[in-house]
Amino acid sequence: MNDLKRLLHYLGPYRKDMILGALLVFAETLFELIIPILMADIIDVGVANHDIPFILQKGIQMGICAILSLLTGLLYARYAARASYGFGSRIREAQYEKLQHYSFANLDHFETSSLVTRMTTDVTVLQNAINGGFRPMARGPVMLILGVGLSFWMNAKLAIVFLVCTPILALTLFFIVRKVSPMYHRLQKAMDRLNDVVQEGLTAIRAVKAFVRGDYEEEKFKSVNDDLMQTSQRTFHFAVLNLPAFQFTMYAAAVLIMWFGGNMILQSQLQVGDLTGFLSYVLQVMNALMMISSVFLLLTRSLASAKRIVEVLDEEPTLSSPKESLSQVPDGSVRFEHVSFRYSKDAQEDALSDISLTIPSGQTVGILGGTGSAKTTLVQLIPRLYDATEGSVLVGGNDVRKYDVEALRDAVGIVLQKNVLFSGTVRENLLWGNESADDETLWEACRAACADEFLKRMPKGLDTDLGQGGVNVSGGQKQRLCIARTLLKHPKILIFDDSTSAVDTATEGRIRASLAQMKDMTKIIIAQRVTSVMDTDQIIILDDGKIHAIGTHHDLLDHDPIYQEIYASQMKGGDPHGAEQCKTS
Ligand SMILES: Nc1ncnc2c1ncn2[C@@H]1O[C@H](COP(=O)(O)OP(=O)(O)OP(=O)(O)O)[C@@H](O)[C@H]1O
Repeated sequence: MNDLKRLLHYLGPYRKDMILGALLVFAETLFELIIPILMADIIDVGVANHDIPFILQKGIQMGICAILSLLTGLLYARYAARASYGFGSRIREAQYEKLQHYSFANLDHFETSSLVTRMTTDVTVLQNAINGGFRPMARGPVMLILGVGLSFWMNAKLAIVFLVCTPILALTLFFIVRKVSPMYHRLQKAMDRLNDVVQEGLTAIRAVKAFVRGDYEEEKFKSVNDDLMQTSQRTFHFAVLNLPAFQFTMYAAAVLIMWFGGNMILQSQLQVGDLTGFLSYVLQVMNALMMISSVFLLLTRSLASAKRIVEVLDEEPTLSSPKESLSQVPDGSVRFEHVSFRYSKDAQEDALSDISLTIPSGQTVGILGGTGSAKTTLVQLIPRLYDATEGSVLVGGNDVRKYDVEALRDAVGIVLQKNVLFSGTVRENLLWGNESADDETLWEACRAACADEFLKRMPKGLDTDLGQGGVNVSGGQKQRLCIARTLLKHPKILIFDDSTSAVDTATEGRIRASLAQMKDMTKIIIAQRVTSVMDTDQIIILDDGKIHAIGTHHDLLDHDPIYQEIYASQMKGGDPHGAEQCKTS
């Protein structure tokens, strides 16, 4: 409940709409409640005395009440729509803004698909609860109190008969809410799983086709889809019990009232019109109760969604800038002092243990190591994509935790292993690196990254539209565009995480030659090929999260048997990428 209360503050700007909406619903309810009184008058006075003008007069009054009730209802719908959709939009904005401040460690806590569901389906559930629930919530209690009051005013004995029936309803509602509440949690989780499978299946659809795994993926989809269907069916099977329970009670109450009321008419204690009017109130009160119970069900579902939304909003950022942060990185030097790192508290072992190394500003360093030896993990600590669990990482002589995070990341350009381009033109993608770059600067960066030749062959050049995620460019072209984008940042430290794996060796050589011109930049190059790093100032060999050796190509070739083995195997043409050979133990 607290989660929902917290989210209601996003309704703040729509307070006026909600108040106006509530007043309109109140007015609508009053107009509806006047109708049975007029109806009773028509039967008891107009029909009994054959008084046509009286019947007409009351009929017109009934018509006016009905029209006013319709108009207030329509006007209410406008305010409710504005408040509920505005509320949903503000929550989505808050979630999206929060996500922008998530560190990699925060992102590791949630599946991407779960975040998507939390930002879409869960918000829609809350939005619908406001849109669909506000009217019955405002109308139900008014109708209930006035309806019961007026029915007592009409005939107290009959009102007691009617009230005796209501505990059945309360019990049914209690049973349904208790049963359904945990089911809604399961339902949202089943929705997460479905989104997960759909997202993964669509992202990897080319691989699925290439491996002819369509049947397997279909089976996987069918299983989560069936699970969602069954969970939904079970949940709504209970939720809809609400309606028959109400109908049963309503008819039972109507029969009892007709029986008692009929007897009272026979004993001249009641008039036919009063009985008809009374029955209208019974229907209205029942309706009010039905509305209140539907609000309870909406609320139960909303609580599950509110909890999931608040989890996203309350996720404690694992990285933040200190209050008095450094806004300038003085130089591109990097030092690791006894650094250990573990991805999560639950992880079995450290990904990096006791790493100490020094990279002077302007040096070029190569990192070699087998798959999973923690090369990527190591470099991710430099721009604080993660924070070291133990020890310190220093950039420009200062602990990275002392910098303003944005200033630090501005000084570090990292070309990720998994390249990401966005839909849009080449120019739009490149400008990510430097928003104010002119065409000449863009082409210069493309030249350094060897991306100029293929771009010039494209009829639209920099204005070439990249399909979703750059599907219409090759892997190597994509890598070169990502390099150009990072070079445009003019970072003090440039990190290549296996960023030239998809380009041919001649092109890679040309990229290395242009990087060599950028003397003031510290360059850290993770590679699988010895040739990619042999002319660097020092090579770090990682093994299983530890430093196995550090030295120049010649030092290592002279003294390190593992490096000698990697070199020999790659130079002989064994495995040109040498990934497995780099595994040193
Ligand atoms: N987000 C993560 N959460 C938990 N463990 C992770 C995460 N990313 C990597 N790891 C684990 O940390 C270890 C080091 O991974 P890392 O990606 O740094 O290796 P790598 O040397 O860069 O591998 P490769 O050459 O295959 O890219 C691996 O055991 C990996 O499973």
